[in-house]
This record gives sequence, structure tokens and C-alpha cells, in this order.
Amino acid sequence: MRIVVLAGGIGGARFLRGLKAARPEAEITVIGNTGDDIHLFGLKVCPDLDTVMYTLGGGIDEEKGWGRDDESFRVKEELAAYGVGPDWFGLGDRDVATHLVRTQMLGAGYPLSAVTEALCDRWKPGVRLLPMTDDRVETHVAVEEDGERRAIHFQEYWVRMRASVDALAVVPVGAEQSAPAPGVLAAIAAADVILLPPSNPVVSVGTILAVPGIRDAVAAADAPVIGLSPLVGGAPVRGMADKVLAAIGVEATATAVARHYGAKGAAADDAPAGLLDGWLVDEVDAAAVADVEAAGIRCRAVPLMMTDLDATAAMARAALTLAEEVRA
Ligand SMILES: O=c1nc2n(C[C@H](O)[C@H](O)[C@H](O)CO)c3cc(O)ccc3cc-2c(=O)[nH]1
Repeated sequence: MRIVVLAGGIGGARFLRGLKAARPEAEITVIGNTGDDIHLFGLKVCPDLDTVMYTLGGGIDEEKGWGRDDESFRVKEELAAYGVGPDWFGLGDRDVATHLVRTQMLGAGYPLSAVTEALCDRWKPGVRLLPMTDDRVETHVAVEEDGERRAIHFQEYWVRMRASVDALAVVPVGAEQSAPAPGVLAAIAAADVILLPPSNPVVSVGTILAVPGIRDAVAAADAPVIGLSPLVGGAPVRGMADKVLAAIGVEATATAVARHYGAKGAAADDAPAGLLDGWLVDEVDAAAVADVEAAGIRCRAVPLMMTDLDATAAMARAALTLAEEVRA
């Protein structure tokens, strides 16, 4: 079975671990978000690609959900001693090696997709990990700080500011000029099932869909498209998705996000193409099932807390079961 997953960082990576456990024989292609990428100290850092690669490859810091396990921060300390910023981004020593290899290969002319494949040769994540594009896309957030309106890099908003101020706008800079990475559209067209995991619907899944061609490919796919709500009981399970959902005028509820992704084939001409055939909400949001179904999207209420591998595998199985129901 060929499964395509549009994944962001921590939530997407954890879901993928459960999906692999639920379907060890499946061929899983992950289309990874690169809008979180940041250039620091001359290095290109790809947080969401690395989180998927480390999580599935066994190198992740489990507690943080990002960066390498058994990490040290001597390089970061030395940079701070030189007064070279920014000091708010936790760049670990072992993680720096990944960015050195990536930046060296990019400098030699390899596209990000080839670099990612090379890094995965070491980590063997057990999925094919494709960046959404080989072109440079960086998500910036418009905020008001000390009475002044500024556009800052997503990582500064997320890490330095902890999303403590409203996001006035979220812009994937460069997305309009970008193209899907090699293999992305072919994987979507060949998929038996396409999954939207509980990643951030704006800055992760939304950014992937902003690459021209990807949203239309998912909307046109024969494969059932099944999403899993990243919001449970009106709040994000992890992270601060509610802050960026507000920026695009979407309520932080399971129903609102389903409507935001839209029902496959139901969108009006001027609206973005609808994507979903099915949507999973948590049992606490069981009341939402009727609303989501009224929007033309099949909906089931199941446990959506990824408390451990078994719970996450059960979520993945529920999504694949719904895909079969939709296909029938
Ligand atoms: O909250 C934080 N997240 C950090 N993250 C997580 C990152 O901001 C988010 O995981 C994604 O960008 C959003 O999914 C890192 C990820 C990396 O790959 C490398 C370094 C970091 C450093 C931090 C950090 O200092 N604090």
C-alpha cells in the first residue's frame, strides 16, 4: 500500500511512528514542510525535515521532540561568548553536524531533495522523505512588538517569542515562486491513501499546500484524503496552532479546521480546492461529527492523543479504516 503523508514537525513525526507500526509493510512517502527552515551562522537548518528524520531514525530528543538526543550546546555557548546572535535558537552540537553536511552539499550544488536523501542514508527513517520543494521558502510572521509592526522569521516568533503575541499575518515567503520537489506530484498521484496528520494546519500542512501544484494534486487525487484533527477540545494538543489559525481567521476547533481544508470536490470555483474525504476528531469532540459530515466530509470520533506508540498506531489504523470506508 502506498501512503503519502504531508507532515510538519513534532506532531507529524510522532504520527508517522504510529503509522509505521500500524502498517510496517506500507510504502510511506512523507512530503515535509520546509517553511520553518532558517539560515543561521551560515548554516541551513531544516527543523521539520530533521524532526521527521531523527524521530523515525531513532536520534530524536524524545522529551523536546526536536534536535538530537544526548545533546550538548558547546558551539552555541561559544557563539554567545563571541556575542554572535541569535542566542534564542537552541542549536545543539550533534545537530550542527547535520547542518554542516547539508550546507556543504547545497554549496556543492545538490538540491535539498538530494541532500535529504543523503542524510536519510544514515538515519534510515523507513519512509521516503521529500522536501515539499527544493526552492527556498521561509515562513514569516507579522507581529506588533513595542508598538511597531514587523515581519519576523517563524522561528523567532515560535522560539524567541513563544507565540506570545498575536500573529497578524503568516506568509510563506517564496512559496509562490517555488515548485514541488522531484517526486512529490508523482507520489501524490500514485498514492493509495493520502493523510494529513495532526501537524499545524497553517505553518506546516498549509505551507506545503502553498507550493503551486501540490494542493491541486491532492484535490485531484483518486486516493482518499483523510485528515486527523490537531485540535482536541478546542485547543492544540501541542504547540500553538491556535495563534496562527487566528491569523487566517480560522477558529481553533476540529470542525473549523476540517472546513478550512474543505471537502474534496465541493469547493466553489473561486475557493481553494477542497481536500478531505474524511476527518478524525477526538472523542471529546464527538459533537462535531455531525457538523463535519454536513460539510460533506465523512467523520469519526476516535482517541487522538498520541500518548504512546500503541495509541498513535490505533489513530493511524482508524485513519486507514476511514479511507477504506470512503473508498467503498
Ligand atoms: O522551542 C524550541 N524549538 C526548537 N526547535 C523546534 C522548532 O522550532 C519547531 O520544531 C519547528 O520549527 C516547528 O515544528 C528546533 C528544531 C531544530 O531542528 C533545531 C533547533 C531547534 C531549536 C528550538 C528551540 O531552541 N526551542
